[in-house]
Amino acid sequence: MKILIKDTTVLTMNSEAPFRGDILIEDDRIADIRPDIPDADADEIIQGTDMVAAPGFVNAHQHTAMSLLRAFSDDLKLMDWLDKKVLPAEARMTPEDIYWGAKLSMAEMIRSGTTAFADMYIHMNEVACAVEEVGMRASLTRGMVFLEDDGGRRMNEALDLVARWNGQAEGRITTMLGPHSPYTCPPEPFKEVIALAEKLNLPVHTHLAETKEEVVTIRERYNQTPAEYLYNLGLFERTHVLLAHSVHLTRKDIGLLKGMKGGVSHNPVSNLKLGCGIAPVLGMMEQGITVGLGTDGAGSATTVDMFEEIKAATWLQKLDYGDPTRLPALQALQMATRESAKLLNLRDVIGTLEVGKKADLILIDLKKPHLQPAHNLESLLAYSANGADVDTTIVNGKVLMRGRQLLTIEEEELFKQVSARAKRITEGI
Ligand SMILES: N[C@@H](CCSC[C@H]1O[C@@H](n2cnc3c(=O)[nH]cnc32)[C@H](O)[C@@H]1O)C(=O)O
Ligand SMILES: [Zn+2]
Repeated sequence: MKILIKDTTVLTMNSEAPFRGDILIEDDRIADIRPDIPDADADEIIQGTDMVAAPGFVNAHQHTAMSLLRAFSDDLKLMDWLDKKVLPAEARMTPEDIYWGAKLSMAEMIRSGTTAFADMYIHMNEVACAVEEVGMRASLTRGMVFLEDDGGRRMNEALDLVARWNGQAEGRITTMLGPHSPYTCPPEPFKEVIALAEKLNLPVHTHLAETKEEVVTIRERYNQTPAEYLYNLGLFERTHVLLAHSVHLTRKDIGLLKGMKGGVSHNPVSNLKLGCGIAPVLGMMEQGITVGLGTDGAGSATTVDMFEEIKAATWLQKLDYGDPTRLPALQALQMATRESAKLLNLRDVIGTLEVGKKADLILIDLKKPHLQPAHNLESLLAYSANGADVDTTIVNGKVLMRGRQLLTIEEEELFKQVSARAKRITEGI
């Protein structure tokens, strides 16, 4: 199957300026990018005039099925939010609920230009089924809290997910191991997970230093910072690591992360809304640490539109430094694509538009008042565009949305399922 995108503006997300050209997709890969590729080479032609072709966004930190809890418990402190609202609701979620919640989130992601995501949650087998069916790319993790005594069950579920799904769905699904955080995973089980990750050559996905309270708790328990806690467990030298948040890091903490494989998912909307603080994004980047972008779950962030994260990320650094030259538009866009792809351990697979990479890309419609005139494309996309400007979404060479019509998700049935299930899950909480 060959798809030809004709006469479009190509934004590769590498350093070159946007240019006019055609993009030829052959099966699951980008086969050619240049002006005037002959129509005869294609089975299907997509006219790209007045559109920008860019790599799809990579959401580096999601709890996908938390879409079921969207707008259910806002304007609360993180620990109240988690303990009083989220955890009791999650305890009621059945595997089938998770399947529909994951689908709801995927509908939103495809509509707003995200082609891949990293998800840490529960009942991940059902998320995998939904990913396989819908056609997105995902790195899936069974999140594990080890405060109660059935840690063994959680580990078994995590390993079962890996055995069943790693490399499945035409290679669109990969897996990680997910000890939830320093404050929910004591040293012994955490070390066990690290040893397994090393043995099975799997990355680790965890939360780090999201709140000041976490810093206090880890100081009280272990007389360390959260970053020191993970460092002293040997995490950073043993395997590829995806750290969500990393808001409260000292200079010394940043030094401990330096040289790590993987990096940090910055989730600015969730951090802003929960009042957590501003992550030292530029400080980490100066030390060569990869920093990508994620949304966190819709339960906290409310939306999983990556355009919102791009705006929030750049504005926060400008504000933090009192300097509008910090984190310019292209760099923020690269965080959402190329850098996040590195966090998912997919550096050579997705994240930029390059011949040979997988065909995960989007077309953004510029014929909108808020995207005219086109003085500077990167500025328009970073500072003005939103998810509804995405016209077409392609993953692994397959069109998942065309002209804003979803092709692999039936939305009427989806909304019916989700509203009934969300009501049951949250009743009385
Ligand atoms: N409690 C589960 C597994 C945790 S999955 C990941 C967890 O992270 C939770 N979560 C979502 N957003 C955040 C956040 O911002 N900080 C901390 N945890 C979060 C989410 O609600 C979910 O419970 C168990 O061991 O069975
Ligand atoms: Zn999270």
